[in-house]
Amino acid sequence: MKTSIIGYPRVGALRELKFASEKYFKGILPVEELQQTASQLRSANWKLQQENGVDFIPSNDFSFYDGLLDTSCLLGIVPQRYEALGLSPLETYFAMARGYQGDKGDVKALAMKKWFNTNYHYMVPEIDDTTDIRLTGSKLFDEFTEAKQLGITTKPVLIGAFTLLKLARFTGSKQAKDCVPAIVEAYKAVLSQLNTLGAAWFQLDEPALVTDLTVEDIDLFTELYNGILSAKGGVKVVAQTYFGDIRDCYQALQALPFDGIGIDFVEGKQSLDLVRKHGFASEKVLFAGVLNGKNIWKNQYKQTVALVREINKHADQVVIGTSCSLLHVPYTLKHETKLTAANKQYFAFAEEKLRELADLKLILAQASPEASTLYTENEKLFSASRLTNDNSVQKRVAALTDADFTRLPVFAEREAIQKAKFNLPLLPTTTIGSFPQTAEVRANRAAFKKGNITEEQYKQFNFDRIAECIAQQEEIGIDVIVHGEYERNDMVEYFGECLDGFIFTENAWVQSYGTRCVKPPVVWGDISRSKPITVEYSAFAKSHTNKLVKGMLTGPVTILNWSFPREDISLKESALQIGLAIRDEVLDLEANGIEIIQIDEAALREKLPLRRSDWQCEYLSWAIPAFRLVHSGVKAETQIHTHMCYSQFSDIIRDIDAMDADVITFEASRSDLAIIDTINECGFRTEVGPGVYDIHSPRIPSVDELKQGLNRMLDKIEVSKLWVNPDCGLKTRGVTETWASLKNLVQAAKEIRATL
Ligand SMILES: CN1c2c(nc(N)[nH]c2=O)NC[C@@H]1CNc1ccc(C(=O)N[C@@H](CCC(=O)N[C@@H](CCC(=O)N[C@@H](CCC(=O)O)C(=O)O)C(=O)O)C(=O)O)cc1
Ligand SMILES: N[C@@H](CCS)C(=O)O
Ligand SMILES: [Zn+2]
Repeated sequence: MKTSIIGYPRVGALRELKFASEKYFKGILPVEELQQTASQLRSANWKLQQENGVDFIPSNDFSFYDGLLDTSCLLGIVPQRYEALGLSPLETYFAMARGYQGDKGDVKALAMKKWFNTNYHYMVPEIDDTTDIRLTGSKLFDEFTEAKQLGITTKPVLIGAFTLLKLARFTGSKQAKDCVPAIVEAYKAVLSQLNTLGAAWFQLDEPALVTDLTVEDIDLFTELYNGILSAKGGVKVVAQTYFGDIRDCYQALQALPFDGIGIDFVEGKQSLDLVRKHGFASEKVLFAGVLNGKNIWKNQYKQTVALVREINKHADQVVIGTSCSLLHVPYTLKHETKLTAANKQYFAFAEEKLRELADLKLILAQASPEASTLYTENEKLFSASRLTNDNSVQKRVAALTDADFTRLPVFAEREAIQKAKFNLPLLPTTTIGSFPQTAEVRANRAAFKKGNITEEQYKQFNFDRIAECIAQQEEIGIDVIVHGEYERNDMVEYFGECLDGFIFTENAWVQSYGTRCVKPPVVWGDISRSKPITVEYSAFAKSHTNKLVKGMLTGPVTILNWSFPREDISLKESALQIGLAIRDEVLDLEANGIEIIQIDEAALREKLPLRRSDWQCEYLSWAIPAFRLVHSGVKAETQIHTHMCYSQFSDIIRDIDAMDADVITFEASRSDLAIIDTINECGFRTEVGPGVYDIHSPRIPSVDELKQGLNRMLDKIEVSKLWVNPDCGLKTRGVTETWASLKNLVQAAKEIRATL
């Protein structure tokens, strides 16, 4: 049995690419050295896979920023405004990724969106009527050749034509179907060149196939591939799907002349049934995703062997592999010096997953797999208890009743009480919580972690920053003040570190977008809070101002979605446990005089199932109550805010209202305020703060521009319900632009107030 990898992480085990890229952006690393770092990382990845006996090793899974952006650049999908800068190809690429401000012009970055149900973000391809789609780049071929020169024949990988068109933004009159002829020709040209280079296999990633498809979608897919596959020549083509099953197009895929189909048997609930029911074409290879590509837990060989046996009954040629690219897991356990051996023995990051695939290959080659030592050792691990239980937590969850999920009095009554108590002006101004995490703020934390400064010194530094931040918020006239979140490395990792039941790593970084990475904590056992987490920072902030201070927490769904979850209990159970822990924190903040508390649910939509039919039963039915549990115990006069970003909200707007927060702030400026229409149409009762400017850019919005945005909002939203705030937290922004932008925001709110 052969093994295949769909894609491998690329930031480097110690984030070498991130550091090199950021130095290059600052102009302190020559491009040649950046390229050299990239080349070393690629070569290390290929060699590691080779050493682990991987038969289908991917190339072109490397990216300086994002794989979909690479695909756009390969196929000439580069909007004119970037071409017009007259930069080098790599500089143009980074201008599309990050925006450009310099001698050659001033352009914003392409839009960025969440990659399916992951915490990875892609750059949205932008196609207008002048876009000349054709093969213009060479990265795919260069990296194939680079690996070949190392003696490794790889399987080049590219995002497929269907997924590319489904995720693209069409800014002119052309739609996806109008682009079919050009796209087909471009992919045919890719195949022709791969033939010339002697590639044996070519992987086209088509994750969009696991979403709900219409008849038109399937027609589009079929039309695209009838065209593209006519140029296969000697190259075998695999349509690689992941993140779910392909129930809507299983037979369409079988009917097309693909040489292989990649199917996810981990997240694909119906994958096995589809294969059982319809069989699998004997001339095609089934690339079976049987090893979880998203989790960090060791594979249970017993289950996987049984699964592969079952798949083998229905397909003649099976290759086993990961369920998706390993991009979504950290590199290796090798650099984890603080995890105990007892913890580590349960984990498999990317490198360890390669070992697991090699084990499975060996085990499956045995006449009686169950007798092999690799198999029995693995069984021994899984039959022992991990000792993760905390009975008091479990009892607390079991004792929850409907009343614990219901805040009283009802929204309208609370709203009146809070308006009378707070006496805020119309269009109150606030921010989302974090202020710039400057090099000094991070260096202070790094010094504390390394033991170079005491806890007292560490905290004092943060208290000083809070005091400064409050003074500046007061000076520019922000109505509801925050402390700035200086004590947090990340809005989720921080809470993971402060709660019992989580464990955390030193180097288990996962790329979130571009050079930005996150280090998700691991849910190890039952979760509880042994002591207050944020109270001293919020109380300190309150003691420094007469203005209202907003306490700042992360909600249970986001903590869970941005952690590596347990798999021995349900997500619902973990969410309720976290919900109870955060509820205790909410009540402590309230008891310490914090009258407004924001509970961020930035990632609420992230794990919404990709298929609409699963939304309620599998997710929203527990995710929304988990949030309600957190705040149902507060007094009527305590105002609960929540915040969401990076998401589409329209299709779950009623569920968002049902979270029963008093105020919600969310990302809106990049989606051209589309959400406002939805709010207007659906009778949304929660007060709202749609972001009036994009915090992902260093650009300073002018007062006029902000007023225009606010006036557009006022056309659709009652003035008594509208808050004024940026899109999201300011942690990635520079100090100067932050205060300049906020000053303009306050000025815009004041000028509009004066006209009301
Ligand atoms: C809102 N977003 C978030 C997502 N997921 C999360 N888990 N958290 C989020 O906030 N998903 C959607 C978006 C994605 N957005 C971002 C935005 C910004 C980052 C980011 O800045 N990441 C940082 C790492 C953050 C962090 O943990 N920093 C540590 C420092 C770690 C470090 O690099 N230390 C250095 C030494 C530092 C020094 O000496 O100054 C070292 O170890 O070498 C901290 O603050 O303590 C990044 O750099 O990528 C991510 C997602
Ligand atoms: N309170 C967080 C939310 C980010 S989504 C912040 O301001 O960074
Ligand atoms: Zn946000």
